[in-house]
Amino acid sequence: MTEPQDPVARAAALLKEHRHSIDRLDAILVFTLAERFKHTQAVGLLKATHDLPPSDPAREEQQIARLKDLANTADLDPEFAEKFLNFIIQEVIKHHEQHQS
Ligand SMILES: C=C(O[C@@H]1C=C(C(=O)O)C=C[C@H]1O)C(=O)O
Repeated sequence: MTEPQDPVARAAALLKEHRHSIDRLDAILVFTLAERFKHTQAVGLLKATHDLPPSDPAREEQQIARLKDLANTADLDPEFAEKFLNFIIQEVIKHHEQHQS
């Protein structure tokens, strides 16, 4: 396929390609999160039926350290990675509290 020569058309084509990739990656994020929540829901049930607390701060600390390490390797802002994981974990803990009530 021939590349458009006009800079405006070229920019439009590049924008379209990037947005296509972004849409695919967003879909991966949604499916990945849904899969993660399936496992955390199962953990929530286990905790509720075995009298275990909804949150596990020691485990969270390990996960945050691991994720920040991975973020550095992946050239992603580690502070953002930490905030993002904390946001998800808070939602999981809410679910676990609901299992217990
Ligand atoms: C899923 C768990 O429950 C909570 C949620 C976590 C998570 O979403 O990764 C981690 C620790 C817990 O505070 C767990 O204990 O493994």
